[in-house]
Amino acid sequence: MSNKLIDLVNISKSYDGQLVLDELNLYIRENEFLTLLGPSGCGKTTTLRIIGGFETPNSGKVIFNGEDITHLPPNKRQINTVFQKYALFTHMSIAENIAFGLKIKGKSKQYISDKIKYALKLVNLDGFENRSPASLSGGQQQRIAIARAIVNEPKVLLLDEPLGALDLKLRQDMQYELIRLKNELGITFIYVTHDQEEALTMSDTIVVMNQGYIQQIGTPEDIYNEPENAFVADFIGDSNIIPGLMLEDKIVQIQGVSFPCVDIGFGHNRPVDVVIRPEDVELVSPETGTICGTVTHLIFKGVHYEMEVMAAGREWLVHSTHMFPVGTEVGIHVDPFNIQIMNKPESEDEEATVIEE
Ligand SMILES: Nc1ncnc2c1ncn2[C@@H]1O[C@H](COP(=O)(O)OP(=O)(O)OP(=O)(O)O)[C@@H](O)[C@H]1O
Repeated sequence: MSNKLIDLVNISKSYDGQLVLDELNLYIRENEFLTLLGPSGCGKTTTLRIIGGFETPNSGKVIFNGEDITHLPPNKRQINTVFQKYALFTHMSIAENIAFGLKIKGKSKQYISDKIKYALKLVNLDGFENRSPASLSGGQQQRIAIARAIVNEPKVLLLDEPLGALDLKLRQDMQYELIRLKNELGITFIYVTHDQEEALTMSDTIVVMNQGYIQQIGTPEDIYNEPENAFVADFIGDSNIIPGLMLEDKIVQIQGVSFPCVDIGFGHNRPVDVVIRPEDVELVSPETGTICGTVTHLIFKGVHYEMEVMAAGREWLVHSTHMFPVGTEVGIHVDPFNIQIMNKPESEDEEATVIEE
């Protein structure tokens, strides 16, 4: 496991008396692709700006390679930022755009021209030196913005929704480009997005945030397969989130029906949230299912069918490669390993009641 490169220690930030980050603790390792993921306004950009030096926290420290850089200005940090708006200088050529920062630093002509060549090759735009920004597509402009950042040889690249303005296909292509770039450069990427698919595709580590708090830190697999709370489960992919009651270890009651599960240690007769991914709901014959229901909606999604099944008094979201027409009587089966049990927030406890079978 690589070394810690950046350590955010007890970072709090408020604007106009409004707390935006509350005692946030997070470390980022060398060569990691770490993504801050969360809904609009949750504090992702503020966290990134604090790392980049564009904001100062009200309390807490930013440690870089063991050194306190909390009050160091952005240009003194070995950290560069790529924003969603590429902010290229329109009156300059691509080469001049990339050279801009290096000229200010007083680098030699030869050094600058070598760097421009290297950076353009890295972003797959060899030969674009004399083009103007206006003649480039959105994706190409974004690559130039990245080239401009990497010629400074930063140890860390901060990317704030850099693909937000691109269309879906281009965004997906650029996601792979960014992974390749990160691997070739061998540097740390800290990426901000509210797009969960983007986060799952690219990251080594995902930090899920909500309202200034970290909800969960983990690999994409951890976050998707073992969400720690209903917020994470709901935010990452589609989920059936159902109030349940832990009857005993390995038995949870959902909608009045007992389902075997693998979770233990929740306490008996304890209200819980049960999370089941739509692809983990198996549709079987009514006789063999744990509960029976009727298909009420069907949509073809390309790789799978999305269905809704009314069973035991609620709609179940189901993804399946098999098609069951609306009106089909089906049974629902869920493998015990695919039933995630979560503690309910305290305030919701009183809502749960035992449903007699
Ligand atoms: N300079 C500022 N002055 C006042 N309030 C601010 C400032 N910057 C951010 N905020 C507020 O802080 C909160 C967090 O903002 P932030 O930009 O970090 O969220 P975000 O998660 O990046 O959201 P988005 O995805 O919409 O960019 C928001 O409520 C925002 O309005």
